[in-house]
Amino acid sequence: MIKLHLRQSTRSIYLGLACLSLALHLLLALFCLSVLQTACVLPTSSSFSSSSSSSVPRTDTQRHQAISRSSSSSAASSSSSHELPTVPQEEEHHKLNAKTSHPEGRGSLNGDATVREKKVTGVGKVIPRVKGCSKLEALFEHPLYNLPRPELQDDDWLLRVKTNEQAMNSDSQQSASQEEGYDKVDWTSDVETHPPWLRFHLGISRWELYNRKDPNMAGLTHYLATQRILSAVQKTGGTQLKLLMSFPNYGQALLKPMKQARDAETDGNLFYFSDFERHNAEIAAFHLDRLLGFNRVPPVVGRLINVTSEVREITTDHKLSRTFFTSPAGNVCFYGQCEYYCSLEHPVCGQPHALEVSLAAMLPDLTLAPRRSWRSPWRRSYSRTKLAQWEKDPAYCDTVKQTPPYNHGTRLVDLIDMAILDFLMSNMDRHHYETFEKFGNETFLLHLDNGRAFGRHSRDEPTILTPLKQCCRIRRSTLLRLRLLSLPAGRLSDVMRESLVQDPLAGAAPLLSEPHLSALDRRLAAILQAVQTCQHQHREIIYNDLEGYDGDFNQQPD
Ligand SMILES: Nc1ncnc2c1ncn2[C@@H]1O[C@H](COP(=O)(O)OP(=O)(O)OP(=O)(O)O)[C@@H](O)[C@H]1O
Ligand SMILES: [Mn+2]
Repeated sequence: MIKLHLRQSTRSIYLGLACLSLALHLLLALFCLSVLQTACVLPTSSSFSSSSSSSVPRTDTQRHQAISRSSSSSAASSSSSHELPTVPQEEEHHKLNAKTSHPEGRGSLNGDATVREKKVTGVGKVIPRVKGCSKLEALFEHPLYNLPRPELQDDDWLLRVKTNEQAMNSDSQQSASQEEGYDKVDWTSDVETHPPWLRFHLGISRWELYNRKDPNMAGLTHYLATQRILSAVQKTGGTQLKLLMSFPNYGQALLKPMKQARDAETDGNLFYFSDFERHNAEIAAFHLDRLLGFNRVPPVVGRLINVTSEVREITTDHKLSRTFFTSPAGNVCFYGQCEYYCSLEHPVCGQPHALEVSLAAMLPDLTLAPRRSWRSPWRRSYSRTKLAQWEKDPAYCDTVKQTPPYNHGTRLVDLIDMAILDFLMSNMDRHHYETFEKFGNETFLLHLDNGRAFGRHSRDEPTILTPLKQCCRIRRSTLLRLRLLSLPAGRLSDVMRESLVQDPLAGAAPLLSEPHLSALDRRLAAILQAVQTCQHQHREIIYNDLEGYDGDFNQQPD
């Protein structure tokens, strides 16, 4: 009897313990879920509202000839601006190629980042995503990445489409010449008939090369990654081998081949001007520049090409085709003609035909949109022995600040933005930069040619930050974005890793190795430290480009 009673009470103790353990597990699970969900929420502003309208060029077009520089106010048909709808990002992804509008979506602060499970990549692939949050999406939803753009006037667009009348006139002058192999041009005034490269050109404005939220961006990267290659010739200018690739609908891309394994570090005994160009550096630079909110690097994608069928067999460039050979290992190689590394000793080789390359969207032709090249005031000496003036004179910036165009407008802080980008990716090769002539001095700087970036991860190159250190000036929006990227929820290495996964070549191997990614965080901390040092020494270091914006960040201390 006593035994039975004992057994019963033991059973109820066990039952109680089981219930307790179940309840504890449930609690734990709930706690984990809430932590996971909040892990990628960035500090945001609830008061921020980014409702805005932007004007877009309407397009009445007949291929390239129909595009003109947008300087006149004559084209009535293209001057209409319209309120743009707020397109939820989910929808945006599915509406690729739907319209060349620039939806300035109202930034949902942390919203649906946790529910999306699939993501359309640059090549249109749908990759499964672990249910949870995306730091990248949360970052891009932050108000600092959704600042209302100033309304753009006619003259703020680089190109515009000719009016029907103008197009008719030039059409009657030109013969209907259809070059061999190219598609027949059947673009109409309907933007949906425009190829992605044309939409990209028509979207270039005074303040940025592209709008991150333009649905055409995904279409453009997909286009570069998949279009049939019609021709490949060497591109002149610059010192290293690069090819100009053409597509059947008149789009073009600048190709840089893979020269180094991803994890190879530049030999410390090489000067910066002797370093190889890296295809993955061009790709990574595009992603980094976009993450900094600059949008000043032409879109770049990685692609695996067949050197035999997509270069050797189709090229009309005899100088190039003469340099093809089969290596002792049985791979198809070539070296082209250029100043540096175009020799049998430095071949570019397929495996045996497959070669990784970067393809950058070409900017509009110089005849349509001339550019001006500017020598950087902080240009290196490009000599083994000489120092540049800025290396000898700590007060060098005082002179620069008084010299046009750096004495007016945003040019100096633009240059400092560029130095920040270059320091992060350790690019010492920024001897010149370019701007679109049409916009005069009131415009953004193009960040072209990033091939020598990401050469070394184990060292930082402090001299790249000299413009910031000597001038002690920084754009407010840049500083605030850098701070955001230094927080765990928006950590630069994490968002960069996530961004680079979208590239088609990421399937082969990560485009930047982990040591390169962590170098980004280390260098970001060094930039913020440099700003702090400036703040101890100077009074006016912030260039407030956020004046008049209504956002929580306006209450943040500088
Ligand atoms: N996406 C682009 N669209 C149009 N032109 C471009 C583009 N990228 C670069 N260029 C032009 O081609 C020129 C050479 O390109 P790039 O600077 O990348 O070559 P490089 O061999 O690395 O040059 P360098 O030896 O001077 O470093 C640039 O100065 C620029 O004017
Ligand atoms: Mn270069």
